[in-house]
Amino acid sequence: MIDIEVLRRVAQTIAERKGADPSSSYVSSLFHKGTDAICKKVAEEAAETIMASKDGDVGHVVREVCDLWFHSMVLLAHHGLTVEDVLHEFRRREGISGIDEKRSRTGG
Ligand SMILES: N=c1c2ncn([C@@H]3O[C@H](COP(=O)(O)OP(=O)(O)OP(=O)(O)O)[C@@H](O)[C@H]3O)c2ncn1[C@@H]1O[C@H](COP(=O)(O)O)[C@@H](O)[C@H]1O
Repeated sequence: MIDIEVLRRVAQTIAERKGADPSSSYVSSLFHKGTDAICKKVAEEAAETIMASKDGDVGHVVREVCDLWFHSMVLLAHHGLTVEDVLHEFRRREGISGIDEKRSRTGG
């Protein structure tokens, strides 16, 4: 099994790209373009993930979800957030049924 450390390493590389030359780094070029460009890539990759799912090609699904996670990590870094913040949120939610959580919000 591949360990989740790869996410931390990629997140570290993304963070280091903040001050890098946009002509030599794709991540730096996204930071340079700003919020709209980063959000556009996240939306594109989400749409491509949906299309891959409809294709039924599982390898394609994996590649598109990887693109989606990667661009979401760029978005997190753009907001000064990290993979750790998302992992903490997963930990907080762990074991809480989505049905119970919704009921606690809506009272239904
Ligand atoms: N994981 C990735 C990663 N996944 C996807 N991509 C790039 O994301 C881009 C967008 O993907 P698309 O499928 O939309 O391709 P496209 O149509 O050519 O994209 P656009 O022209 O619309 O931007 C492509 O250029 C991919 O190469 C990535 N670029 C970088 N990384 C990681 O980020 C690190 C830093 O990258 P640099 O900043 O480029 O050094 C790398 O070492 C990797 O670990």
